[in-house]
Order: sequence, then structure tokens, then C-alpha cells
Amino acid sequence: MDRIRIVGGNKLAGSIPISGAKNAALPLMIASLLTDDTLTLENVPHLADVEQLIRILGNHGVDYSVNGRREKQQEGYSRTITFSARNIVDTTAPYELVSKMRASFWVIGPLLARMGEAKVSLPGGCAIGTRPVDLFLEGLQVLGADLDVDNGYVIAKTKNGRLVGNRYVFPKVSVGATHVLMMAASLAKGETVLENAACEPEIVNLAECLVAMGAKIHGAGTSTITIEGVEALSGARVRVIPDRIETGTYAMAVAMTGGDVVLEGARPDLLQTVLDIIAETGAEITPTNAGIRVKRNGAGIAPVDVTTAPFPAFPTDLQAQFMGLMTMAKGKSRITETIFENRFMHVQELARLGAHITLSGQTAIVDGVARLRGAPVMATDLRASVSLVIAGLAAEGETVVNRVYHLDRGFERLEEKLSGCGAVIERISG
Ligand SMILES: CC(=O)N[C@H]1[C@@H](OP(=O)(O)OP(=O)(O)OC[C@H]2O[C@@H](n3ccc(=O)[nH]c3=O)[C@H](O)[C@@H]2O)O[C@H](CO)[C@@H](O)[C@@H]1O
Ligand SMILES: C=C(OP(=O)(O)O)C(=O)O
Repeated sequence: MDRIRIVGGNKLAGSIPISGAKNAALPLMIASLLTDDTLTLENVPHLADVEQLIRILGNHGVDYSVNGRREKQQEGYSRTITFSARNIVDTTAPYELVSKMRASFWVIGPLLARMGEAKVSLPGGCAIGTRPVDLFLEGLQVLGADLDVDNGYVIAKTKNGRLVGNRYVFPKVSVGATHVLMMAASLAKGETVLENAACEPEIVNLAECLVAMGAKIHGAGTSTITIEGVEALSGARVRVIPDRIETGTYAMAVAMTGGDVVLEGARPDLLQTVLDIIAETGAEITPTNAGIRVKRNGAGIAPVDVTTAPFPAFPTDLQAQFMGLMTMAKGKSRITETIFENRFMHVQELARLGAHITLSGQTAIVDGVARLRGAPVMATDLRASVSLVIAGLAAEGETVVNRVYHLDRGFERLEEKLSGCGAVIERISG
């Protein structure tokens, strides 16, 4: 199993290209199931989750081809990929494929809307909480689906071959359930109104894609989304937005090690709350024509409290990384996780590097230390793993991060991007 070896202590300087967002690319790829035409997606990141979803879509009969790469970039960077679901040959998404990744469950929306039936295994994904699917099921039932859960599979059918538009008020904000109901409602008969919908930029990116395919959607990016169903959708060409979680992660790395880095292609509007908080910790954040410049020289890291919440508040997917940064703050900070009940798996691993963190329910109290010391660490999920990388970059001596496959799910060319800015970081294979 691959590991990442880091020798900490170097400031970061230079530029890091920001990849297409994993969490936007996945629903856009799934949207290809809604049409027998061709959907071309630009800026698709080269990640394990993308490759896995290509396999899942392939099982349903989706053909794909990789058309090119970004100019001047090497193989392995974000690509343009064309998806064609001309013939759906199978409406079952099997356990072996779906159990590896949460988002693969989302195929249930387009399959049901276009084919009138779907049998999809209950999903897997990062081990950060129980992650039920009750809102997906309730929402699809409100659109007229008959549902049964049997043997670990959700078996869904439409009553008369087509879903029917309706009003659904989410009892809790869910990104995935908003994606699925927006896709399903696009091909339903009549109007659907989704209230208390997720407002994340990835929802807006999916809505842009669906509209480009001929869907009639208003209000994406607000908590009320209206969808007037159409009979069929066409092909389109859509660009995946830059990854706000990758952007925030590297910004926090610079805020922790010190240095001066331009995050190329990053969009400040996708993570303004996060940038404001990083600025409060003492880093200088400047939007530039190229992206976002992050700089910290001299002054120490100020402690700042954060609470995770749905967009536009501080994202849960940056909580672990921010905790990494706070481990070396000059004082105490409180980090409260409100989205997932078990997303503190990095606490004990950060402690191995010398961090002082205590947990009180859903709040971590981080008492900043003057220095961290490298150690072997491992994590059980994607963002927790990268928080250990950030801490390792700032720690004295050698840190080895095990279970790199978590990182490969969501960070394109991590070691190459960081070593390009002066970090001592390498992958050890085997
Ligand atoms: C692939 C992808 O885009 N993953 C992101 C997506 O996950 P995902 O879409 O799985 O997260 P949700 O927004 O659905 O989850 C938010 C909360 O709602 C709960 N819930 C959700 C659905 C449901 O049917 N019932 C229910 O109770 C979840 O357990 C969680 O407590 O949004 C999360 C919240 O921003 C991010 O951390 C993930 O990185
Ligand atoms: C939690 C994440 O992914 P997933 O929803 O696929 O588990 C993530 O991207 O941080």
C-alpha cells in the first residue's frame, strides 16, 4: 500500500494549479444518464472516485472517451471527458461497485427518471457518520416513485413510467438528495419545488449542466429550487468548477507553514467564508487575476473558532484541515462539527504529531502548541488524511501518512503540487 513521506519545516512558495472539483464532477457525470445524447465535461479531475464512477456508469452502458488534456499539463491532470448513455443496458447498480463511494448511489435519480426503474445498492463513502438515505427515498416517493428496500438494495419504480412533479421540503439540508431530486425532477411530468434545498456551488454547477441539456430550473444556489419537467434532455458541454475544498486545503497549508503561494484557477466566491477565516488566523489572502494569493510571513497563527454548516458557512470538508492549522495557533480554538456525527477521526492522529486536542461532544478544543514533531500516522477518511499532510508539512522531522488511497480519492497529484512549492514530500510505493 502506498504511503506519503514528508519532511516538514519548509515554507511553501510558488503556485499550485487547482483541479476540477470532485464533488461537482461526480454529479455531472451521473447526469449523463439522463440523455441518449453526448455530455462533454471539461476539467474533470483525475481521481480514484472519478475512475470508479466511470466503471459504475459503464455497467449501466455509458460509453466515454477522453478527448484531451489541459494545455501544458501532463497526463494525470484534469481532462475533458465525453459521456454517452445512448443505451442504458442495466438499471442495477451493484453492491460491489456502489459500496466504495457515496455518490454512486445518486444514479438512482436519473435511472428512475429516464428508465422508470432502478435497483441501487445502499452506498458506502467516507466513514464519517451513519449517512442514511431517508431523504432521497422520501423525496423520490413524493415524486411518485414506489420504493422497497430489500437485501441492501433500494428497488425503485415509477407508477406509470414517469415521475410526477411535486413540492418537497427537505427536513434537513442534503447535498446528495438535492442533486438526485433535481435530476429526477428534470424529466418528471409537471413542476417540482424543492424547499430547504442545499445551496452548495456543486448544486449550481449541476443545475447549469442540466439547463444546458434543456432542463428548466430556477433558483439553484438558493434554498428554493423550481424545476419544470421536460420530456427529454439533450447533450451539452459543461465545465466542472474549480475545487473549493482543494483550494481551502492548500490555503490552510500555506497559513500553517508560512510562505507565499498562488492558487491558480481558484475562485474566491466559492469559499469566501473560509478565506475570511484563514485571514483571521493571520494569513494575507488576495484575489488575483490568476486565482487566489495566500501569504503568511513572520506573525504566528491566531486561534479562531469555527462551526461547520451548509454553504455558505464553513464546510465540513475543511474541518479536519482547519484543525490541523489550529494545532499550532497561539492559544485555544473551538471547532464544532454539525454535519457529521463522527468526523473527528483525525484528532487522535494529530495527537501523534504532538497536538493538544480534547473532545467535548461535537466540539474539539484545540490548544495550540509551538511545534509539532513528525510521526507515522494514518487516517480513515479523505479530508482527515490531508489534515495530516498539512500538519506534517509544518512538523519538525519526518511524517509518514499511511493509507494514501483515501487521498487519491480526492486530491489530484498532491505530492507533485506541494513539492512544486518547495515541500519535501514523496510517495513511497508498495
Ligand atoms: C460526493 C459529495 O459531494 N460528498 C459531499 C456531500 O455528501 P452528502 O451528499 O453525502 O452529504 P449530505 O449533505 O447529504 O449530508 C448532510 C447531512 O444530512 C444527513 N442525511 C443526508 C441524506 C439523507 O438521506 N439523510 C440524512 O440524514 C447526513 O447524514 C449528514 O448528516 O455533502 C457533504 C456535506 O457538505 C460533504 O461533506 C461531502 O463531501
Ligand atoms: C466526504 C467526502 O466524500 P464522500 O461523500 O464521497 O464520502 C468528501 O469529499 O470529503
